[in-house]
Amino acid sequence: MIRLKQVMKSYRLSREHTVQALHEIDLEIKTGEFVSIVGPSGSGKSTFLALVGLLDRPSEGKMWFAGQDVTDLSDRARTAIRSERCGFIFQFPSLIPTLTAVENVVLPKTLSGRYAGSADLTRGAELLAKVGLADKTDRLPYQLSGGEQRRVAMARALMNEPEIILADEPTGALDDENAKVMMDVFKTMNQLGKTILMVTHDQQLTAYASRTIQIRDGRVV
Ligand SMILES: Nc1ncnc2c1ncn2[C@@H]1O[C@H](COP(=O)(O)OP(=O)(O)OP(=O)(O)O)[C@@H](O)[C@H]1O
Repeated sequence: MIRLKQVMKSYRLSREHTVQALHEIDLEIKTGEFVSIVGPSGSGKSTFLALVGLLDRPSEGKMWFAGQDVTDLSDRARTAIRSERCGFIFQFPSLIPTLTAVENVVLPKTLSGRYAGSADLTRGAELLAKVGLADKTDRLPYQLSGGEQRRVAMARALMNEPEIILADEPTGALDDENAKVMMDVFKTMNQLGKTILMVTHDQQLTAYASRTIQIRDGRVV
């Protein structure tokens, strides 16, 4: 599904200062794998996720997504892959405050230029049921708890039926019950063949994964 060859990522802060966030990453993630990514703060986990999800580009090296060399793709082509094939879940849910839960969930459809019709809204409601929010589809974000907002964001990430789900600290600062709902959905999605990449600080959550990648000082160890 994903292949990285000698990938490096540096951020230029000024003329003299560069941060080398990732060094010489050689890695393959196969379709259907559930990979957890662990490592100390600042080790490069989010940077790695951003590269794999085509949110950012490597400074050096080569990358393939589903067999396609994406190293030098245009921004437009990268955006198309991202919106059609990747689902993102971040620690901060970034819901639109003026849209209901279900309207937030169908947002990826609207953003890809299509009108969100009744079939989309039905699917959105089904996804909300999957994350335990069947009775809250018409609530606005402020009427939902933090954990519920995160579950809405999770349903939204599944709307376009992504092949790969990229999650950055998806359960960070959540209570056990909300965390379990999210992890069980990940497990089900993985059983349906989706590839999952999850950055976590929580060692317990790595038990859900079929493989754990450790990153330290920008290197896979
Ligand atoms: N946009 C950026 N500009 C400059 N430096 C950055 C940028 N993003 C990340 N960095 C730096 O790159 C390094 C890796 O950061 P990254 O966010 O990938 O770490 P992380 O392992 O996800 O950390 P955390 O667990 O704290 O979220 C850090 O030194 C960070 O300061």
